Amino acid sequence: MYQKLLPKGAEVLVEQQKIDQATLSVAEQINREYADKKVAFLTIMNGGMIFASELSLHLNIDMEMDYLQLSRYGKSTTGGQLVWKYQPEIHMHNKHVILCDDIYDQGHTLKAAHDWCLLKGAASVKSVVLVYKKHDRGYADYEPEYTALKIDDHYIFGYGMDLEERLRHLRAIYYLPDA
Ligand SMILES: O=P(O)(O)OC[C@H]1O[C@H](OP(=O)(O)OP(=O)(O)O)[C@H](O)[C@@H]1O
Ligand SMILES: Nc1nc2[nH]cnc2c(=O)[nH]1
Repeated sequence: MYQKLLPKGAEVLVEQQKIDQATLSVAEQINREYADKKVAFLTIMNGGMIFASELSLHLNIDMEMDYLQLSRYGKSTTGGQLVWKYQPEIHMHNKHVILCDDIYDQGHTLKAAHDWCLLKGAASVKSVVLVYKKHDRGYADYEPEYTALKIDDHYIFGYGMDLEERLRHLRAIYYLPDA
């Protein structure tokens, strides 16, 4: 379907059906664990937008939705300085925050968001990611509590994730095997 958009050599890493199943499974865990809690569901933009939308449609919990924006990759495939682009004004006192992002790579983005929510008075902060990337490049001192999919160390795009800021809207997760 996306042949004219995809860069040469791009292949599907995770099909849409597998993403949907994994999203449903993680939603069921969250529904069980947050059944009696007041939740602030915060999407980390831009990458988290598609996964957060799909996941939230399966959530049957008492929650407000907002977003924050943090970036450390820009158009690059390697992470750099973390930049806050938007901090929400939502009140977090006595709320249980769920941070939702597309990918946990080295974990610096989620760790910064987690620490900031605690500083703002959240009762608890946990995070959910679509993809957890396995590698030996080193991780921040932080791990997401809920992970839908684990992948090997490829730079991936589609389903919210960019390739040079493009191709976020693809329905599957792609990669470039020769990159
Ligand atoms: O675990 P880390 O190594 O910190 O990387 C993960 C972060 O990288 C991407 O964001 P990016 O900085 O590319 O901004 P974007 O969401 O606007 O694409 C992604 O959406 C995660 O938020
Ligand atoms: N698009 C995209 N952003 C990332 N940020 C950290 N890892 C990745 C990745 O594999 N793809």
